[in-house]
Amino acid sequence: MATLPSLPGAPDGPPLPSVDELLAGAVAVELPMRVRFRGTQLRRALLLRGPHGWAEFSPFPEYGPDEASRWLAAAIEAGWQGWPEPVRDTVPVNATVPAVAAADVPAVLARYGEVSAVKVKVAEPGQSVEDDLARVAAVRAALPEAALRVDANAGWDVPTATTALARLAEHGLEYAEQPVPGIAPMARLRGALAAADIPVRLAADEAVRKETDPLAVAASGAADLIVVKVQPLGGVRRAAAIVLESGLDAVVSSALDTSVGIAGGAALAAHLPALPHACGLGTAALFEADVCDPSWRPHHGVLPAPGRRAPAPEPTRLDRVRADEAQARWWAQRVSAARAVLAGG
Ligand SMILES: O=C(O)CCC(=O)C1=CC=C[C@@H](O)[C@@H]1C(=O)O
Ligand SMILES: [Mg+2]
Repeated sequence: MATLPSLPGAPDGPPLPSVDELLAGAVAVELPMRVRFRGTQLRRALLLRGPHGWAEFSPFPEYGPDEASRWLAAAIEAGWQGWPEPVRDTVPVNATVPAVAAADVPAVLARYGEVSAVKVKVAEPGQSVEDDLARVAAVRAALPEAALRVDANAGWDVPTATTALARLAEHGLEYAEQPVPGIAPMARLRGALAAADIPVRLAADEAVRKETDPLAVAASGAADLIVVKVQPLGGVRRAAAIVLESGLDAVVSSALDTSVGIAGGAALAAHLPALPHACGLGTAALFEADVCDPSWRPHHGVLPAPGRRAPAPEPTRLDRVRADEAQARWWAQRVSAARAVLAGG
């Protein structure tokens, strides 16, 4: 594996705060969502307060300590070190359309206002390619000029992806994100699309953030672009190094974070030397309530770059979404287990 910045706790990495330091000032929150996304209607997160500012630790509930340790590394960077310097003041973002019925598309788009790009979820369990086509057609009808991407979250196999993308391509696709699981099937699909003259580029998401080696997908030529997310990749510096090392164009996206974590995505997008695509960082618009005031959501299709630290939560908003004691204890155990992984080097 190429040399990436070391994680906190590694011999040559930044210092690793103690569990007590990490949890002093931590607040567990749960944000209600306007529409079901990633199978949930409630996003749970732990906000940490380090000497440098606020930080977010929000690995999804099913993630174990190994995977969560990279999310904790990202929080330690935000709260105990600070983000690297930005090279731009704003970052363009896409609207994200969950796997809603085609009739609901205009209402979802209305929450984003003006945008130049839209990402549409497809291949939702229990839905068909016809549902996907209807949803994408509704987006295209509403925004004839927008760059349109689809994200299948690895929900297809290679033959299904080939036929689905051939049909979806008629609406004009900028790229398809993680149509099939894993690196080898992505490579096979890329070959099948080229052989059949189907003009759809492939972006790797899960094949970057869930593989032991986040650069394997680039090295194997399985994708045209990579999707990078700050928490799953261990922080802004590490995600930026992955982008540079991969040699591919990158799309910075959210992990469905609160405004505190989204600001980390904006810090990465603002720090990268090149930003050729709109970022998937508009997801604060999917929450009914958020922790910051204003929430870190797009206006006129762009997000502000946050500078070197996250925005502080607003106390009244924080109180409204504060989770109960049992959840705070569950988060404390997860922090401790993830920290133990980092301490192991
Ligand atoms: O990229 C976007 O437009 C929004 C972010 C997004 O789609 C995701 C955020 C968090 C978890 C993932 O299931 C999902 C994704 O797969 O990219
Ligand atoms: Mg994705």
